[in-house]
Amino acid sequence: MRDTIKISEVVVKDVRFPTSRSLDGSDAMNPDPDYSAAYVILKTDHSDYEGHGLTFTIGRGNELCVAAIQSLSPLLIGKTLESFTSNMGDFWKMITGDSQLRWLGPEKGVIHLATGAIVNAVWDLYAKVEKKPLWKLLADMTPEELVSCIDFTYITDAITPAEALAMLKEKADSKQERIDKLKEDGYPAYTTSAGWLGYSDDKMRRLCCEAKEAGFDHMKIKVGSDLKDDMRRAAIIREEIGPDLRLMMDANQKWDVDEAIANMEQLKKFDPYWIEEPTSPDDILGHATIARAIAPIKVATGEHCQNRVVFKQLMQANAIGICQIDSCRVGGVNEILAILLMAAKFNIPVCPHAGGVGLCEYVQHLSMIDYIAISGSLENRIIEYVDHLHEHFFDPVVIKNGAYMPPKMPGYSITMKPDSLKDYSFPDGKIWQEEV
Ligand SMILES: C[C@H](O)[C@@H](O)[C@@H](O)[C@H](O)C(=O)O
Ligand SMILES: [Mg+2]
Repeated sequence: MRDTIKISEVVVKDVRFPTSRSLDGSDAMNPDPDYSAAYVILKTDHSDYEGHGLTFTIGRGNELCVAAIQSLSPLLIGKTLESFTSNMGDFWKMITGDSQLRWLGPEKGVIHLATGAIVNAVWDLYAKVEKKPLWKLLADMTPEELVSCIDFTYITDAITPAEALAMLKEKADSKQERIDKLKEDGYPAYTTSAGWLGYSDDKMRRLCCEAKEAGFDHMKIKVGSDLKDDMRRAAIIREEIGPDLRLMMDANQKWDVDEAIANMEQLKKFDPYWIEEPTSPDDILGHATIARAIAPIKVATGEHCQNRVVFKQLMQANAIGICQIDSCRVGGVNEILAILLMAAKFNIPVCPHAGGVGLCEYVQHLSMIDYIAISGSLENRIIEYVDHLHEHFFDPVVIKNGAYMPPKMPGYSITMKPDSLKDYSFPDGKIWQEEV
């Protein structure tokens, strides 16, 4: 039996990377993101163990997430890890259900981004103490244990605990086969690195070639600026990647519903596999209208989908063909499990949103548990990959032949190097001081 581990302190840091200088990550809605993290460290009374987590923002306002994490911190301090892990579902309800903080959401916006950081830090600590990478910690849980991590409040009209249990039991006996396959071939990925909106045509062409050589057979470009420009860039990419590779498009919420339909009518000649975030992330019926009008092109969304309830409605309304979970937009691992189960029930492939800072490190675990224990399928499932900022992590993603290889180190792969935390700390870090 391991010792009891008590959370003694919650340290929160504002860390920002000046990615806007090179226009990495630029899109039609967000032309100059500075990839940032509201970063949390759970210190414990055991010097060997710390839990790390982050929530992702694109710069200004990161300080609001830091403050929200600080507001949630008293819910953790002085408690033992075991008091949480003995019933992870209750732990999650405790964090999201504080009788006064809940008013700030509920379960959306800054307070929910903060929840994502805190909840993920607890899972990171749990996995480190169990000496397993997070995906393996989850894979080793029984169906009953996995179900007990989930708050089914507001989603029982789509999936009940009993249904979830039956689904997980059906996959339980064959988990090891899928673990073996992941260790052999990895989990397929697609790249967005070539198609940022601010990149020049030449840079786009060069990055397309490099991505093809690295084994990627799916690529995503940004659209949603001027339609003529979108058409020109799509033509260039198609020319570079040829007719066989899959091309995805991402409008980052730029269009109204009718505009999305009209623009896709033009862009369909480049054979897009999906259009991502065609309109407001809150417009469920709008997504459904677009999906009906542009089929068989799929509608994808999720990076701004605030919680499991909105995902549920998108699925119930046949509004999405691809579910793009985001590891820290919703309330961390527990809520992700609920969304993965609903997606499996509605037979909608999950292709997580990644990139940013640390999102690739996070979501690989989530897609892997989806494959191992929940959907059991890789069909039409790919994880986003973006080639930025991995050097700041202790356990960065490993991509081989266009696929994510299963992480081996204990934890949730999100621990940043101390020098990175220091140098990029905002506004006092070396990098930000240099600019002034
Ligand atoms: C501002 C960001 O880079 C977004 O453009 C990015 O998250 C994007 O929507 C994506 O799908 O990767
Ligand atoms: Mg996107």
